[in-house]
Amino acid sequence: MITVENLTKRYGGYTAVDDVSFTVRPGAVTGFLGPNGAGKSTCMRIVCGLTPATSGRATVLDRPYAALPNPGRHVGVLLDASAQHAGRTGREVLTLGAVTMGLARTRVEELLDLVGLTDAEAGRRIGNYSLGMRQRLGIAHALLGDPEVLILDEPANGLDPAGIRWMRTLLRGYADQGGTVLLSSHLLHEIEVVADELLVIGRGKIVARGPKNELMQATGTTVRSTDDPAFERVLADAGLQSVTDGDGLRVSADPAEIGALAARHGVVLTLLAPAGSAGLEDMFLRLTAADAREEVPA
Ligand SMILES: Nc1ncnc2c1ncn2[C@@H]1O[C@H](COP(=O)(O)OP(=O)(O)OP(=O)(O)O)[C@@H](O)[C@H]1O
Repeated sequence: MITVENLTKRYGGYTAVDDVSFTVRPGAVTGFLGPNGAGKSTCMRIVCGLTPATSGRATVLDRPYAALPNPGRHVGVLLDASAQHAGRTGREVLTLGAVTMGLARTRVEELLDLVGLTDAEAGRRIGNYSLGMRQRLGIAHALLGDPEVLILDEPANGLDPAGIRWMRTLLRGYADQGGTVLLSSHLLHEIEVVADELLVIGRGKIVARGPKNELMQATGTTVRSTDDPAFERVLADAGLQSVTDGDGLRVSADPAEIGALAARHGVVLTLLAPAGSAGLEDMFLRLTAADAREEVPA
């Protein structure tokens, strides 16, 4: 469990994190989403005791991170895959971690195997690693002490599609066994497949949170008919707002209500489905628009 209470971080006159509170529960993957500069890394750094908060409190397993005995045995952290010493080999980094945490050295080979770093790669200096290899090494380092909690900042950065799928499977298995996962990304698609819970941050404030399925249901329905302009009028007469998107009309009502309306008016529907991902993406872009670098069309 991770608990954040009224966390604020100011850099001079700039408020990077603004009175943020949330909990991250065990047995689930919590996706921490927000555009560039929204405050995700700052929150995670505060949780891990690397950046002092201006005010508020963060605990992991009911204690401030710094108060955890042998923290690597409880919390696996990957904040910046490139932060490792470039002159060390991957195997050296993991061995150092294992020794510091009091683990058997065999754990190093287990983890190299788990993250798919070959013997030759493990013996190469990190300065010569690709970003994807650094992420794999970072994930291995986070998992080394068999922790109950994982805090991963943009771990999918630099991973190829097979690597991203591998990581999702790994996190799913970890959470299903009772682990707590806080996983950040600025890309909804990267997170929505694996996350059970979503936490959306914009301009340092939490702008949406909740179980992914509930948030998805709340984003409406996509519908297509043999005559969309006519059906749009039917919807408007029923007081339902609709917007045109690439797949048809997006309507803020559930599929059963829209289907019944179409049946009453003899409209032939060719598509009737929860807006799902597209709706969630719209919501994400809308809620964080003030923080985004690009303008979001209304
Ligand atoms: N040490 C610092 N000094 C001054 N400003 C900082 C510092 N660290 C972060 N910031 C600012 O705080 C804001 C939040 O940054 P943060 O790195 O937490 O965002 P993020 O959501 O992780 O973004 P990204 O997706 O780009 O990694 C940004 O405007 C950033 O410039």
